[in-house]
Amino acid sequence: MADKTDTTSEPKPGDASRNTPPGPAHVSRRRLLGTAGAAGAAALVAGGAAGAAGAEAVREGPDPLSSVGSAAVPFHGPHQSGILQPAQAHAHLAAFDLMPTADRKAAAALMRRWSDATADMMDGRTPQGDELGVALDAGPSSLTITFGFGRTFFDRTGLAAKRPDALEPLPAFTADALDPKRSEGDLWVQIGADDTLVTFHALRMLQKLAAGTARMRWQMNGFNRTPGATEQPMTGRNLMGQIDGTNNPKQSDANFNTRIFVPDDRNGADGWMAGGSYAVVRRIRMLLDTWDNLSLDQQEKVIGRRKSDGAPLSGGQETTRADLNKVGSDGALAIAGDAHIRVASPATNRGAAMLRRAFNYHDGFRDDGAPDAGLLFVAWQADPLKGFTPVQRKLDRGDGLSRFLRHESSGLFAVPGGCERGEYVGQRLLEG
Ligand SMILES: C=CC1=C(C)c2cc3[nH]c(cc4nc(cc5[nH]c(cc1n2)c(C)c5CCC(=O)O)C(CCC(=O)O)=C4C)c(C)c3C=C
Ligand SMILES: [Fe+2]
Repeated sequence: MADKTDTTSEPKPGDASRNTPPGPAHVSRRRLLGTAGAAGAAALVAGGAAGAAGAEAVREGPDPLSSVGSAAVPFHGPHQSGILQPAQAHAHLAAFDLMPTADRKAAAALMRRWSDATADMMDGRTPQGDELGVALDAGPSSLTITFGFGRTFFDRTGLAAKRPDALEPLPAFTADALDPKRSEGDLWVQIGADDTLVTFHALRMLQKLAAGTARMRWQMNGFNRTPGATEQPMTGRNLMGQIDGTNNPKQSDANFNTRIFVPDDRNGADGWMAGGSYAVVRRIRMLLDTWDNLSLDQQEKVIGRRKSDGAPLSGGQETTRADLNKVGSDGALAIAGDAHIRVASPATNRGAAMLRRAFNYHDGFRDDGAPDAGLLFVAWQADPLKGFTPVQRKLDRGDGLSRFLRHESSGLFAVPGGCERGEYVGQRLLEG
């Protein structure tokens, strides 16, 4: 089984950190071929039956799960999973609305059922009553499931007095073309894993467990690069081809926790949010045909970073701090006045910062033939008024990238802290 303590460590480029190899219980045939290399494989083929028998001789049972399948993230802890772990290869984002008959007690029972099943699935166990069989052969595959409460949840459950001020609706932005049917919701669920059947299975389980209490309001599918697809671990790319996620706050930053998580000493109505975080979820369609018409030079100017390796246009490599004051030999700013990284930078937003943990999406093609594709943007912060909102206000006015984007749906959710064994997510709100 994977070393579970590894999985909440700092997201590293390429997500290698979550894939701890399984213990060497035995050498499988698949592994033997994989490590033997081309020459070894050729020898096995040339050896015919003898070679194959040689490989089989070391087999003592079925092939073990690969490192991808066996990697597991702990369910219990101070924060919910799916915030600090590197974004997985596959995701479902979904919102549920409580049925008119569902009260606070029914909502609490649902959170208990969801939490118990999540703890099982994240550990690779079959949840009670699960006869779906969809993910039977797979391990947990770094499954994380994150639960949040939308603004309307508090009215429906008689908990309006405990609704945090931070859940005030986001302001309208000029780039918004929001579809209310795919926005907001009473309950939000983020499911991520490195195997598609594992994410689908988790979604089906949650949907079944919600029967009679909550109905799905909207659902979106996202993806990132498959772990191990690149020669070196690296930061992922989005569908515009840019390396995306480089300048995220780091867990080693002194102010990381206070920027991303609600402090433990919070008193008052939202004391139940200690250890929690606020998720801003935006479906942002990319106008890819228009974008693709730009030259490489123009594309890099819009972002302020090189496309090939993500280095800032002020020089250096991907991890070099961008020098926003640098002027080139032509007298122009190296990073343009409307470059995305200048307008979004904490340095130009009085320190406003958020942890971006996004997934790409592609939902086929629109009537005009353009791809229906873009980013399921998920931003985490202790307070949206100190994170997403001021930054998006600024991007809305002066970001060169916004000409190529349409914000199509939006949600703001209070994501409570994690729970300990025997507890369920949201218990402090629902029973406090
Ligand atoms: C309101 C916040 C942000 C939205 C919305 C947003 C959308 C968005 N961004 C990209 C691509 C890139 N963003 C990059 C950096 C970056 N973006 C934001 C915020 C929002 N982006 C911040 C705070 C930063 C970091 C700025 C800095 O301090 O340097 C980058 C560069 C690489 C990186 O640091 O991640 C890219 C590329 C897209 C495509 C997009 C909407 C679809
Ligand atoms: Fe961005």
